[in-house]
Amino acid sequence: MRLIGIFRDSGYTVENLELFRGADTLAAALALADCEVVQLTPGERIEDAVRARLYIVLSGVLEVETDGHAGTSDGSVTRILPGESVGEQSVLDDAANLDAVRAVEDTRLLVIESELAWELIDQSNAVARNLLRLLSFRIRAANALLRRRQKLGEFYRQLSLNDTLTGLYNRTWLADMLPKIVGRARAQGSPLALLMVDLDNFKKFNDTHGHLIGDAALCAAANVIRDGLRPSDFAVRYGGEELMAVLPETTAELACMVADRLCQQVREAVLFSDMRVPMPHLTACFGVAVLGPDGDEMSLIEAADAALYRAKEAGRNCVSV
Ligand SMILES: Nc1nc2c(ncn2[C@@H]2O[C@H](COP(=O)(O)OP(=O)(O)OP(=O)(O)O)[C@@H](O)[C@H]2O)c(=O)[nH]1
Repeated sequence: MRLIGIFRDSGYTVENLELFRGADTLAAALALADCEVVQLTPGERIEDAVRARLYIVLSGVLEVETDGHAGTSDGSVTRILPGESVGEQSVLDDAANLDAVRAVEDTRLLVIESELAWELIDQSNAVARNLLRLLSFRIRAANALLRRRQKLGEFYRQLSLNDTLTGLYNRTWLADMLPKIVGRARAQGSPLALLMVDLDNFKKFNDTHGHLIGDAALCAAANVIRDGLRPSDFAVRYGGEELMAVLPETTAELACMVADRLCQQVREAVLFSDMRVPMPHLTACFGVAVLGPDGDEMSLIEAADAALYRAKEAGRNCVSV
C-alpha cells in the first residue's frame, strides 16, 4: 500500500462518494482535505488492517472475501466499487479486521481516520444517515448469506443421513435415531417393531442381470418398503442388499401383517419398464422382532436378524418372527 498524496491534491471530488450523498460537500471536502490517498496494486491487501479506519474507493475495485478473516469463507466475494467504502463497521465498533479485503486492479483509496469519521458523523446528519443505510444494506446481505448457508447446511445434513442409491435413511441415521426411538418407546410403554429385510439370492441376480439392473431392483425394493409404511415409520438401508423398517407403536401381530404385505409387494414389483426383456424375478425375506421389556436397540436388531435367518432357512420369499 503506497501513499501517493492527500485528498486535496488528488483531483477526486466528494460528490461521487456514497458516504457524502446529500451532505454539505464543501464542508466535507474541507474536512477531508488532508486525508491520505493510498494506492494498492492488484492482489494487494490493506496494510495495518487491524486499525479502525474508513477506506473509500476513489478508483479501481476492491474485493472482500466473505468471512475470510474468520476462516469460514465459502468462496463468495463482494466487490467494492468507486464511491463505496469499507471499514464503516470497524469505525463504529472499533474492531477492525480488513485483511480479507484486497485490490482487484490498481486501486486508489481515501483513508479516513476513525476520529475524523466520528467528527463527520457528529457534524452531518446526511453522513450519519448514509452510514446507517450502508450498514443496513450490509446486514441484509449478511442475513441473506446466513440463510443460504443454513439451507446448504440442512441439504448436506440430509445428504449425510440418506443413502445415495435408494434415498432411504442410512446407518448414520440409524445409529443416531434408533436409541432415541427405543428410549421413547420404553418411556411411553408403547410397542416398537423392527423388520429386517434381505433380498433373496441377490448375488445370483446381479450375476444374471448385471449390476445396474441389480441397483434398479434394490431401488424398487426400497421404494416398496418406503411407500408401504406409515408416515410415522422409518425405512433404512442397513447394508448392501439389507433394508430395515422401524415401526413405532406397532405390535408383533401388526408388524407381521405389514411384513406379509411388503413381501408380496416386493414379489410383484415392476423393476423397470423395458418390455423387450423378460422381467427379472425378485423376492425378499423379512425378519420381524419387537422390543422386549428389558430390550435395547442391539437386542432388537439381533432378534430381527435371527428371524431373518429363519426366513432364509425356511426357503426365502417369506416372513419369520
Ligand atoms: N447391484 C447391487 N448389488 C449389491 C449392492 N449391495 C450389495 N449388493 C450385492 O448383494 C449380494 C449379496 O449377496 P449375498 O450376501 O451372498 O446374499 P444373496 O446372494 O442375496 O443370498 P441370500 O441372502 O442368502 O438369499 C452381493 O453380490 C453384493 O454384491 C448394491 O448396492 N447394488
